[in-house]
Amino acid sequence: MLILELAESYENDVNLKLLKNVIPSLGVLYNDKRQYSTTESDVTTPLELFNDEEVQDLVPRSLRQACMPHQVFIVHPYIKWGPKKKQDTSPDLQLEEAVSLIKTLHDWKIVGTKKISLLSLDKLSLFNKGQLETVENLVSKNQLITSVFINIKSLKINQHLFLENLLGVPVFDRYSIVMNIFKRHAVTKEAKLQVSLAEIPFIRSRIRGINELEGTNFIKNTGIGSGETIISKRLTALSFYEQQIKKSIEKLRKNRELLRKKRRNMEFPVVAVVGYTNAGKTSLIKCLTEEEKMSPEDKLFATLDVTVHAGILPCSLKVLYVDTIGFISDLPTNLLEPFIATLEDAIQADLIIHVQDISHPDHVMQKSHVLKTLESFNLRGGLIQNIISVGNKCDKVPTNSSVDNDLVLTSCTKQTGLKELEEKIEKGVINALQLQKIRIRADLAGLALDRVWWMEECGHRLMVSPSNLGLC
Ligand SMILES: Nc1nc2c(ncn2[C@@H]2O[C@H](COP(=O)(O)OP(=O)(O)OP(=O)(O)O)[C@@H](O)[C@H]2O)c(=O)[nH]1
Repeated sequence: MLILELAESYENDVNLKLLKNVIPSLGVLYNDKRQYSTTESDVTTPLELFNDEEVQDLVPRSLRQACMPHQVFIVHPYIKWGPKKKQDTSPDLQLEEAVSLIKTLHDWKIVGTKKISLLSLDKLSLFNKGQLETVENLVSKNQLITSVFINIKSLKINQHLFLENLLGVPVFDRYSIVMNIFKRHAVTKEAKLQVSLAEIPFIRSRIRGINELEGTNFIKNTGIGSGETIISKRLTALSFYEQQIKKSIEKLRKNRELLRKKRRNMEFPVVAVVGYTNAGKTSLIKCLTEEEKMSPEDKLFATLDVTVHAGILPCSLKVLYVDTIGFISDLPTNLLEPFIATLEDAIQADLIIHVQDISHPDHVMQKSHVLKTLESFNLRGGLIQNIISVGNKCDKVPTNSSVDNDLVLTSCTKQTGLKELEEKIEKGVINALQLQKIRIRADLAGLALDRVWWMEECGHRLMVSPSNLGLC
């Protein structure tokens, strides 16, 4: 394809009309602000909402408890030494992230926090005797506490039951907290179904685990999971619902594929915007598209659905920006799998922008987590190598701070760095799609149009863009 830029001294509308009349086959790209969105407006049922007693019975109490308002005490266990110690972050920063996760739940309150160093996360009681006593004392003495959040990926079932028995309040891990956030933020049919799908491995492991622990000190006479027949019935029912959900997601995915093909046929380059949660992806797209309707929020996982927004590059070429779900570290893979599938699908784009919050104290860890996850995707060649890295929220860092040279520094609140970024996106798109940009200074009604005809005859695919008199 070829981008032609004509001299900039002609009056836009006249030229546009002319071009539209003369070369209808070129397909005029209007500078409209239409939103091409895959968002579904109707809402359907996640697993919890299946109107069926059998399935209602499968959802464990702990998942329901996580969806209620709580006054929570946060405990952050971390490995102090050895190969399992986290290298690219610190316990303080991780505790800060745990606080942000809870703050995202608007009806939850944080009553207190505590960091506890461990040698491993595998112990049945998780903590040693002294640490357990400390936590137990803290919880029993503070009547405000209605639950405890242990900030690790996921608790094993026996650890979970042990801690709940000991502390006498519901205990949550990152899995249940993030699941709760996902449930609240899932707007579209697909996101809701994905949340349900993400819940299933947890429910399955619960059914199996409770069966194994039945009759032990952890579970006495619950009667909820005993007996091979009951267990296998529950597992079969769960698999049935899992299949139903997968089928529905597959249907929606096919629709999305159709939409994508449609977009491709319209020849709009697609730019996927990815990044750690809360880095400013939605804000940046809003700046690049001036789409008033978009509403960035200061909460984690504000965006669970893939949405597409049209923007115009400096050369007047229209591009579609894809807003994606944010990344976060330390989550069980089975929770993220359904979302990753959508993400992987969404970023089969022509170009990727990686938005980083450079004001965040854990910025280095966030960046490497996103890049590692992207590398694990099955993306087409060149896409990762050509990522545009954006250092957002630069208004929040001192001007003399050292930052990577390859970052385009932006501030969405102060609207800075956007022009430079758009130029970089334009270059990236032109490279990725092997476009050519040619500037012709000529009278539009005469020579220029002859050339356009000639180029089309030579087999070039051309598009016309009205806004700065460019043909592209
Ligand atoms: N100071 C400052 N705040 C910003 C900037 N960009 C975004 N924010 C704020 O950061 C918060 C998160 O912004 P979003 O655009 O929702 O971030 P996101 O990456 O889309 O978030 P998720 O959907 O949760 O992954 C909002 O409160 C924004 O107003 C910036 O350049 N400077």
